[in-house]
Amino acid sequence: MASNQLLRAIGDPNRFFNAIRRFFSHQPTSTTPPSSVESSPSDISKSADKKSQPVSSLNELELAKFSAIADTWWDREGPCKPLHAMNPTRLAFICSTLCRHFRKDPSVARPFEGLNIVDVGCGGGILCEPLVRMGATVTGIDALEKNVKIARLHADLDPVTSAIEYCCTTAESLVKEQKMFDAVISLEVIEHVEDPAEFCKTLAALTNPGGATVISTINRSLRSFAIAIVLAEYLLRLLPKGTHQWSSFVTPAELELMLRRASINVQETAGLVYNPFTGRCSLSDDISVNFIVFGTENSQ
Ligand SMILES: C[S@@+](CC[C@H](N)C(=O)[O-])C[C@H]1O[C@@H](n2cnc3c(N)ncnc32)[C@H](O)[C@@H]1O
Ligand SMILES: [Mg+2]
Repeated sequence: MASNQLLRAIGDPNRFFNAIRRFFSHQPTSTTPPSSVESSPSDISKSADKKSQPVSSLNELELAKFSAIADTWWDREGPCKPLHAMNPTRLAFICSTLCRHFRKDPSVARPFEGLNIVDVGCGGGILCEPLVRMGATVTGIDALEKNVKIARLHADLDPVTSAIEYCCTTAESLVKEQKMFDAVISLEVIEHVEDPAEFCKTLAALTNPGGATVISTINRSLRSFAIAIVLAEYLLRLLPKGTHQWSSFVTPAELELMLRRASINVQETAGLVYNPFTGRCSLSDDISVNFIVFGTENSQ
């Protein structure tokens, strides 16, 4: 009987992976958020207003996970450790691609001078701060008010970063306000939104004609299940259990197609290889786990 169930589960990767996840977490179902990432409804009620959005990117279950860890954004040894470790590497990719596209000199101190950039799902501002230091005019938005408050407090510690504009809102709300940017960046967010294809269209609508879009996320592969979920969440406990749903990951080909349908042509894709044992991250051709894409708006 048990072997029949196992065979049926192996025939369906999602069921197979959920069975393994339940084994590690001792959870009855995979859709219930584990207690380590649960949050009170009052935290979630402070997220950007869902009802006013025609096509909302908000997934309240996903937002609850971020609400639970909101105080830890700037703790480099906490749940955001991998994001801090990946930051210099993803910035190197952003710097080289944006400088090439906008004909900026990457060797100067403020290469992004004159560029208007939005960081969608900015969290505590880990990316916004270096972007503003590199000369960009930066808007950071996040669906959770807690995150925006923490980002604001941290940015105000320094006169340069205090120029960042933070707002608790969604990308779709910015579209309704007819806001547009030279570059639209959204790192490690798409795997947490309600509808990734709609989200790509929204990011494209925020991108100026001829502008650029940068997205990073996690591939839906066997390796990402082993590394980003089993190793990172259950064995090394770098992230709270249940942070990621393997079935919500998108492959590089799927992301490229969703962006193409939104008039964004992917020009460059790179792997972000994070070694959880050394804490080091590097750019690589290996896109089997974390990857980052740079695309350009081509509606003209
Ligand atoms: C993994 S964190 C990434 C934070 C930041 N982009 C970084 O990489 O340092 C995902 C963030 O996206 C936010 N988020 C999730 N869904 C969102 C949505 N639909 N609109 C805006 N922000 C969202 C969460 O609140 C959280 O701060
Ligand atoms: Mg994620």
